Amino acid sequence: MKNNVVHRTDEEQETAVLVAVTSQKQNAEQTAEYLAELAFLASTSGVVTLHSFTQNLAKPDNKTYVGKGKFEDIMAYVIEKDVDMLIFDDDLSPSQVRNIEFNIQEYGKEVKVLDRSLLILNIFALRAQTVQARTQVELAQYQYMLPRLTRMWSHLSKQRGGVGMRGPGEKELETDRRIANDRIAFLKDKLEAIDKQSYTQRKNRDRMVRVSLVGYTNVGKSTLMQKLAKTDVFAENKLFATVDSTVRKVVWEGIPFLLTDTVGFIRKLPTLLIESFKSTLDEVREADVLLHVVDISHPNFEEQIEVVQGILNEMGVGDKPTILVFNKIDLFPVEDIFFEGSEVGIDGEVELSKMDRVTAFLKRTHWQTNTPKTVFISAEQRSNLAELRETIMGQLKDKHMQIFPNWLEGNHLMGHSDGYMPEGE
Ligand SMILES: Nc1nc2c(ncn2[C@@H]2O[C@H](COP(=O)(O)OP(=O)(O)OP(=O)(O)O)[C@@H](O)[C@H]2O)c(=O)[nH]1
Ligand SMILES: [Mg+2]
Repeated sequence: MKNNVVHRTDEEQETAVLVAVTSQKQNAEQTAEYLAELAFLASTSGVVTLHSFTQNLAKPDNKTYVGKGKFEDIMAYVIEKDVDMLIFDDDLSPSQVRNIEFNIQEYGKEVKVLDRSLLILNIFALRAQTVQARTQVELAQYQYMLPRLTRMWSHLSKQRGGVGMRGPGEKELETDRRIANDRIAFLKDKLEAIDKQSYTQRKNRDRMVRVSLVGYTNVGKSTLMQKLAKTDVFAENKLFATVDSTVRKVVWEGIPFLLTDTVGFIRKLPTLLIESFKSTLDEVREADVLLHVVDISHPNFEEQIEVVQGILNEMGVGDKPTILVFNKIDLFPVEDIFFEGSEVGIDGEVELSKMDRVTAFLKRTHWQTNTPKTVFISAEQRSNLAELRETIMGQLKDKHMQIFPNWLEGNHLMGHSDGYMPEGE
């Protein structure tokens, strides 16, 4: 179902300029990569990126993120092209937002100021389908907004009557803060009630092995879920296609298990979002096995693995049994492959398929490890899914035996005394 995607004509589409800083912590190459991701985030929320500006600084400026001269260049462009918003690649502090907005006012043009977190929050708000996800996003939005209201309030109270300043007065802002705080309290209560309900639901489900798909956004988790569980799950080439988690019961070789698709992770994921999505992420926390899906065609996939591993560690699940699933091998550049051995079969005729060659190559690289177990697949082309399935089965059987120690005996009665199970579903 793609009905939650906003389609607009070019004329109606909002436009943006992106701003990033190359610093001691972030080299030019990284900045370029982050900007590409930021532009992808912008387009996911229906915004067209016209240009990006970067500045080399020891670290982002405390007051205005970039220096004065750079800011003037940016604004000259914004005025010329009638740009709707500035999107900053790093999170802006409340005072940076305030200073930047104050500077913009001198140009007499309405320009929205966003940072990476706010953009991600907007996308989540657009995508959230269930009451739980919507509540979680709204809570994160209010929590993001609150300190900005507070600082702005203290700033405005000093600045009142200043030229061109048209903000709410002291009273109104106090009221706003009170409303925001009330709403936060209400949303927290609501989430707690939903949590209780879903906890009970989870407890009432049959005790089954739980397998959870995790990974960076857009790596192909939902696509793989579709192929493994033969279900229709919303997948598309946009960031955060999945915000709610989806659970499906799958039965393989007589073993039932629950397969969960989850929200994708991203670098600089707002902590507020991780916190408010705690209960969605409980699916991951309660999983017996994780399938960590990686997009091997992405230029930065190794960094993405680290980002995901970092978030999993933060969640306290970094040491769960994990299968590393390298996806999209169909996009792996075959011309880069030095192919040892024969491409020709014993009969001198059969050529190995492109996918077999890529797989053979990848299995000789350092990415091939046994702990965690590694599989190279293409979910879309269904390549090596049998091998993945076998690897998952290995873990499944172990876990299933822990839950149902008499399982093999039961099987024995059914005539499979050696624990061997016939192929097929
Ligand atoms: N070429 C290629 N594309 C793939 C493969 N698997 C998935 N894709 C594409 O990658 C894009 C993202 O796939 P999704 O399944 O939505 O990815 P996801 O990890 O669920 O993404 P989020 O829910 O946004 O975190 C889609 O355009 C898929 O068609 C693959 O094996 N090969
Ligand atoms: Mg998805």
